[in-house]
Amino acid sequence: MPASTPQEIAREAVKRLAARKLPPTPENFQATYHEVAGTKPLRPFPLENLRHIGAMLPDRTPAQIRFKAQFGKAVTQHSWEDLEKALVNHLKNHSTPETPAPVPTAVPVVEEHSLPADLREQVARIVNFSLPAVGNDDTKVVELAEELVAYLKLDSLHLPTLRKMMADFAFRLSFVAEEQQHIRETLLGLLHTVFENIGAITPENPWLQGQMEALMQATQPPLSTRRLEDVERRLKGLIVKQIEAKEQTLAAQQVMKETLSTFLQRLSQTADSSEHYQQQFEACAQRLEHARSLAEMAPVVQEAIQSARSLALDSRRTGEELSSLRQRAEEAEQEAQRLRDELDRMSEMARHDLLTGTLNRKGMAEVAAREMSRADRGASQPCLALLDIDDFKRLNDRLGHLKGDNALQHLARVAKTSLRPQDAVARFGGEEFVIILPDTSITEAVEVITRLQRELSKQLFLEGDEHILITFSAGVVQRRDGESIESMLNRADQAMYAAKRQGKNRVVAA
Ligand SMILES: Nc1nc2c(ncn2[C@@H]2O[C@H](COP(=O)(O)OP(=O)(O)OP(=O)(O)O)[C@@H](O)[C@H]2O)c(=O)[nH]1
Repeated sequence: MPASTPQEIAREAVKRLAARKLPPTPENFQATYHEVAGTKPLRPFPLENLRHIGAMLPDRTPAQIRFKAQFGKAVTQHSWEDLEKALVNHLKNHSTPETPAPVPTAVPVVEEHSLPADLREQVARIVNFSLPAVGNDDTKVVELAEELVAYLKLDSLHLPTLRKMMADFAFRLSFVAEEQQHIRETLLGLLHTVFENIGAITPENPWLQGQMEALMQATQPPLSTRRLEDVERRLKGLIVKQIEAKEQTLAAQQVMKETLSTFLQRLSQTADSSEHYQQQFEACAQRLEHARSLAEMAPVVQEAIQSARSLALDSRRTGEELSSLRQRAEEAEQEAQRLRDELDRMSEMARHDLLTGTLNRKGMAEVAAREMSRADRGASQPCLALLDIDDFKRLNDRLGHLKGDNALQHLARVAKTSLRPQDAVARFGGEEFVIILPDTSITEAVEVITRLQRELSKQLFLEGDEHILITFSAGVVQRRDGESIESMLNRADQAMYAAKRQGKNRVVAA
């Protein structure tokens, strides 16, 4: 009985291979299988050749990019059918010589049903929404957009015309978008140059340098509106503090100046008056020398005693004035010290995030460098955890950004109180935090971060009367020998994303 099921065919094929003493390679088995089944062997899919062709395809225009992607997908899926579809469509749409776009009002009938009204409206909205991002510099793209939107509003459409108009618009838009990206990067570069130069022209002012470095860090891409707002807030704070510090320093300087000048005045007065008394005593002494009787001496002695009394009085007054001056000088010195301490504290702020008070990226990089070099000198490798609050956008949308900020502060507070003093908490950006755990094994680090999750579920975020549970997903890694901070962050980021994919509110070690 001839083999009919795939199992029977396979069994028979194996028997024949054995009888013919052929090795059971995939090729021999495939050929014998088709022989038994009476079917034609399939030609192998020329994957490598097609991939090579795919790589050579041009990708300068949006249509070419689209076609290249469709081609690549069909090849990866070994689908002749999709390959054929992609080729035919592309040639149909792009091999005809360019025809001028017909005037929208003069269009003939058309496959109206193939583009439903709601889809048309969506396309028109996308086109309209894309315009503000493009700016007004390119009038051509605005013109194309207006024509396209007007055409989409017509009662009946000619699909090839629409396709052509959309391709023209997309083509132009791709250039404008590229230009906008370039402008953004150049502006950012300029901003960095300004920060760098302010820092460079005041090398003797480490506080200002620290502030500038923090601003440079905060303007690293990827940028978001919130990060830019943070930069703006930091700059404003910086300016206010500088003005305050400058005014206070000037006032303290003024007091010191006045005190010094009074002191010098008094000193010269003391010298003048002591010269005056010296002359008086000198005169008394001479008169005493020439006195021949007690009666002659008595008034001279009386005068000398009087002068001595006045001298003592003067000295006491001068002494009192000098001591009051010294007190004022001490007060001015204390004020100057207070200002120096304030500047030191502000310098500390350059390492801290203004909103949460945790370290910022710069502070985190410093702690990481310190722990890494400690590990390189023989201590155990530190662990690093990257935390990302779950569904924070939803929380922001529901309660507003200000309350969102409070939630970030709450998480930072709970983290700081529930971790060891040597663990460093840093806001890495947006709703992401980094925790550096020195002298901790990866198992312990996972336990610590899991404990923080439990702590957050105990200490709920209180908003009005509502208790809100904040959860986060975290990736935890331990440093490998010689590994850089960037690589650790990268691994932690991937682990954190794995935690998100697995359903959030969990810790994944990598
Ligand atoms: N209030 C506040 N919101 C911020 C701050 N920084 C970033 N955000 C917001 O955080 C949200 C992050 O949203 P997504 O990246 O979509 O992440 P998510 O909603 O937490 O979702 P998952 O990460 O997938 O759980 C965005 O809405 C940002 O605007 C900030 O400093 N304050």
